[in-house]
Amino acid sequence: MTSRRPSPEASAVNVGGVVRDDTPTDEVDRREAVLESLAGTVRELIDAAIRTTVEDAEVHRIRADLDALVARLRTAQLPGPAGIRYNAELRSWNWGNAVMGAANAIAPPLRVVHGPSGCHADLVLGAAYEGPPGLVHGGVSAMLLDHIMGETASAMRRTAFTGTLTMRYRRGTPLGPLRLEAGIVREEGRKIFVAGSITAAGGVTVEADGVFVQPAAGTGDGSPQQAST
Ligand SMILES: CCCCCCCC(=O)SCCNC(=O)CCNC(=O)[C@H](O)C(C)(C)COP(=O)(O)OP(=O)(O)OC[C@H]1O[C@@H](n2cnc3c(N)ncnc32)[C@H](O)[C@@H]1OP(=O)(O)O
Repeated sequence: MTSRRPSPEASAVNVGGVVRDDTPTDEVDRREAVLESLAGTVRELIDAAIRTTVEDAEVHRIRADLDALVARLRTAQLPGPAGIRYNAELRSWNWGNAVMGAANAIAPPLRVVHGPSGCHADLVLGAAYEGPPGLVHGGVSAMLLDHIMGETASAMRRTAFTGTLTMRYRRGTPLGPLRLEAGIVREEGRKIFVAGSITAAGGVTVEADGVFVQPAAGTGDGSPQQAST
């Protein structure tokens, strides 16, 4: 997952919804690997549940087993969503994020790569992301582009919220391997204009334009609010 770097000036326990948590980095890394492993298996479970053709009685037995596992996980839970946390070493983590949370099995396994002219990510979407038959759901495409374009706008150093996101679905996006790309087009004051696209084997399937806005209260480099939203 993307590791964000809050400001060295950050000292408050909870700034802009980002929580200071002084778990040592090696412990965060260890726990993240454990939860990521669990999420991978749950992701497999989702795909298997969608595509299973086992008989009804077997489905009922599997469900009972799963109910027992859920009860075990519920014996120790956070009181609400995972949020964004960072420690004194400026390691940050947002394990519940909808697009790239390490502990979130619903999140596609997205790894954003930052380059000199923008960001890209390669990923494979399976049956859990289907909209039209064999094609990616349009809302999933928008979610993915929103995220990578937001990361591009933030450039890992500033807060930038999605203000307006315009999608052009040029053709169906097939399930399977995809590439996301995004780059900054221009900036005007607190507004950052970003272009993004999804490319499949046959070429570009979706293009997007976005206006990302640095909120008045969160403008400036290094704020602890810069973690992924
Ligand atoms: C690493 C991070 C990856 C994150 C990827 C995911 C990104 C997300 O999904 S963020 C979640 C979805 N977005 C939101 O929840 C945002 C909700 N909206 C807001 O918080 C505010 O409306 C916000 C921050 C967009 C703008 O608020 P504010 O700072 O008060 O703006 P305001 O002072 O009115 O306007 C500033 C400028 O932006 C423009 N602007 C304001 N809102 C919008 C908008 N929605 N669309 C386009 N432009 C806008 C204004 O016209 C103004 O332009 P100009 O300076 O030329 O007059």
